[in-house]
Amino acid sequence: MVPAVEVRGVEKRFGAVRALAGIDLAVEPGEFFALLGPNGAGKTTLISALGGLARADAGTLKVMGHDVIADYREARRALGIVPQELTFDPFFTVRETLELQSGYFGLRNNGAWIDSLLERLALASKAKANMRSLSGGMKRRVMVAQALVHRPAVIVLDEPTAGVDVELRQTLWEFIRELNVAGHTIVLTTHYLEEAQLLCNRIAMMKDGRIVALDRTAKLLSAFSERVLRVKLAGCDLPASLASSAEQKNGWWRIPIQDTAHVEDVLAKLRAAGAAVESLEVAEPELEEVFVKIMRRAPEARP
Ligand SMILES: Nc1ncnc2c1ncn2[C@@H]1O[C@H](COP(=O)(O)OP(=O)(O)OP(=O)(O)O)[C@@H](O)[C@H]1O
Repeated sequence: MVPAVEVRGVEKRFGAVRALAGIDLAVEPGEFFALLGPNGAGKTTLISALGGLARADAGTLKVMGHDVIADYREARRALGIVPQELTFDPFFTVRETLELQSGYFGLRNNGAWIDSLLERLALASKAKANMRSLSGGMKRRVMVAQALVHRPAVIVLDEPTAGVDVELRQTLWEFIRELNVAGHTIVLTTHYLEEAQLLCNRIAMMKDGRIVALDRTAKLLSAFSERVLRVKLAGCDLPASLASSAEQKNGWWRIPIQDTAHVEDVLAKLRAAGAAVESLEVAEPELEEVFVKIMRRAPEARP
């Protein structure tokens, strides 16, 4: 099967900074893929290279088998990018913006799909509003609609939910999920790690222009994060029988647990020691913990 996105040996320098220091990556058709990393890791540079907006110094990038330089038009047609920065022409209305974008792809009778995008992104009432009159969150919705006018096979979202309210965030993910189920490949960058954990089946983590982790979400979680029992005690110490595996954080004890029987065992030990439990909860593995661990252990590589 031809990968939806294929990146081989890609390097990019900005003066002394190696923004991309040799990236190899293949995203399969139909995946919901996350590209994560701290500020400056190189995510946006990689997306720009994929969209043909920045030229890589070395390596090749393909979208649905089309080289982004040699087959620029086909590659661009297969790709929809929601950029991180809000760029728009202030003199057009929302609908005109989407019609203009359709025109770039030679799509004339695209009205029904534009209507559907406006509806799904809660923009229908703003169709005739001027772009400059929209709030930041609304402008971002238009960016999403703009990236989808030509129904691209691969949809890349560069921090699409930055500055977006909770309701739209949910509306947006519902829509993107549907597109994914319908067969579109999704590549997402976000600093909201719980979104990536919930949505993405595979995750790449970048640091200093390199990929430092790449695996299925479930595998990363089980390898780097554990289920813990969080316990708050009412003015007493943790019994010595539990203290060896536990650690204290913000007034809570964190006790790693393997299964439900283990929870019962911990509770029995607390009861036997006469410890008064104020609050109790089981915390599932979290991507944030995985991310912090991977970033800490990954070597500094720049410049
Ligand atoms: N046009 C440019 N000129 C000079 N340096 C640049 C340019 N674009 C990016 N860089 C540098 O390349 C590195 C990677 O930046 P990039 O924007 O790709 O990171 P990112 O992972 O997208 O970060 P963020 O999470 O903040 O969006 C950074 O050190 C950045 O300062």
